[in-house]
Formats: sequence, structure tokens, C-alpha cells
Amino acid sequence: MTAKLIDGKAFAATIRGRVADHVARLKEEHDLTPGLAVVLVGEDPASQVYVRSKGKQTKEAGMASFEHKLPVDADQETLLKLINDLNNDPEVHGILVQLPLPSHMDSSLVINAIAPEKDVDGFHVINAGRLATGQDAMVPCTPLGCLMMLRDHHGDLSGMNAVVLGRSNIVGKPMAQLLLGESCTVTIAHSRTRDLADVVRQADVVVAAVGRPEMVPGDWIKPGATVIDVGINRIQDGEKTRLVGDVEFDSCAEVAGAITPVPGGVGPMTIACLLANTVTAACRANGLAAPEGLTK
Ligand SMILES: Nc1nc(=O)c2c([nH]1)NC[C@@H]1CN(c3ccc(C(=O)N[C@@H](CCC(=O)O)C(=O)O)cc3)C=[N+]21
Repeated sequence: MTAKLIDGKAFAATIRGRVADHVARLKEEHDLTPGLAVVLVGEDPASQVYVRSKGKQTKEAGMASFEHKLPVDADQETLLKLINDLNNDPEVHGILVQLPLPSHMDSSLVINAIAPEKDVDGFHVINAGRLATGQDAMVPCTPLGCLMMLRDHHGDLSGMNAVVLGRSNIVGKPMAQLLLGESCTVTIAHSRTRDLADVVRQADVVVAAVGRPEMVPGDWIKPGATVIDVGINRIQDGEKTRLVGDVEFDSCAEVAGAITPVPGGVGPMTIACLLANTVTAACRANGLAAPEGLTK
């Protein structure tokens, strides 16, 4: 392998340390404890593991963690009532509703019921609009984590060709907005893009967020490019299963200048940014400046 490995796990630990420092200062100087509420509907085992890990990391950073579980057949009104209560709870600065929701619920409606200033996922339409127009927004955690890694590796990104693979509202679109904000020349490629390989070959920065295991081979990568792999796909490997990203790691690492691994890349950064967003929300709710180095 010739590429430099971008260690998201280590970087995420650094971010969490900064979060914990800031939380300690908020307690001491302002008697303020940032609080994060996580809402889980249903009992999907992967979601349960993930929610538990968020709660643990929230507490480790010195913040208050509130977990709310609803049964899979809960009606939407019950969820909306809970969100309304959390919107009005002064101890809750951030609200995350774990996605996907059961199919009888309207996720857009549910997400848009969260007070925008408590929407630490950055999925509310107000936050999407603020990000797109360059105003202070809550920025979605996964793209924010990717941007932090890119900035850390490159410093200035201006003028670089960035190709974002995937056009989802939670990763692809906000990632493209952030890169545009860094003055990159941004292309969003997707399943209908013509000559996809040639498009990706133009990229100095590739962010792969399509959810297709090992879709990007090394011969699509421009020599020296930076590859950020957002994919977290569990595939069968003989008797066992293992996690792979959206890029073929070994072949891409032979060509790229730098690459994130899966696991240990974007995933841990996502949770670290969730904690960072919660601190930002708590600061803003109390008329304090958002912490340096933890926001966009
Ligand atoms: N409202 C909402 N916001 C989310 O941010 C959200 C969500 N719903 N629903 C589920 C997805 C998934 N997600 C992950 C974050 C970190 C890891 C992570 O840290 N992964 C480890 C590996 C963990 C393992 O071994 O399974 C890693 O990549 O190293 C994984 C998955 C956030 N999501």
C-alpha cells in the first residue's frame, strides 16, 4: 500500500477530547451541561448497538444522555408528542431520531418536527437551507467528519476537483455543499452518471457514499488523490461477516495519496461530530460562541 492511512478512529478520539474539555469549561464557567436525547423506534439490533455506543460516548464526554425507546408499532402522534416535549425541555440541547423509521411513519415530517436549533443531525429542512446559503447551520455529522479529515490532511482545499459519489440528503448533498464552501470544484455523481469511471478519474478528492460494497476500483482513482470512504457495508465472508466500504480498499490504496479505512475511518468521526454538534447547540442556546475547531 502506498497511500497514507487517514486514521478516523484516532482523529475522532482527539475531537472527543476537545469536546470533553469544552464541556468541562461550560460546566465550570456557565453551570451548563450539554444534553443529547436519542430516540429509537423499534428494536433493530444494529440500531440498538449504535444508540448504546452514542449514549456511552456522550456520558464519557461529560454530557447528559437521554434515551427514549418506542415500540416498533408506536403511532406517529406518540413520536411527535415526544419530540415536542424534548423541544421544550431546557436540559436537552440536541435531539437525534435514529433512522430509518418504521415504514408507517413519515420521516421528513418527523425530522422537521425537531426544533432546528436542536437538530444535531442537521437533517431539518431549515438546516439544509442554511447550509446551502452559507448561514450558520447544524451540519450533518458524517459530512462534517469527512470535511474535518480533509482539512486536517490538506489544509486549504480551494480549487481542488471533488467528486461526491451519491446524492442522499444525509451525506451526498450536504457533503457537496461543504466542499463548495471550501471552494472546491464539485461534481455529484450517481447511479445515472455517464462514464462514471472517467468522472471519478478527474477527482483530487473522492467521497464515496453510495452504499454499494467495494464499488470503486483502484483504476478509477487519479494517482495521489484523497479517498474518503463513507460506506459501511456488512458482507458475507465465508462463515463470517465483515465490514467493507464503498471503495475497494486494497486496489485504491495502491493509487491514492491518502485513504480512510472501514472500519476506523468515517464511522467514528460521525459520532464525534454528533457530540461536537451537541456542544455547539448548547452554546448557541445560551448565547455563547460555538467552540473553535468543533464546528465548520
Ligand atoms: N438519525 C441518524 N443519524 C445517524 O447519524 C445515523 C442514523 N440515524 N442511523 C444509522 C446511521 C449509521 N451511523 C453510523 C455511525 C457510526 C458508525 C461507526 O462508528 N462504525 C464503526 C464500526 C462499527 C462496527 O464495527 O459495526 C467504524 O466505521 O469504524 C457506524 C454507523 C449513523 N447513523
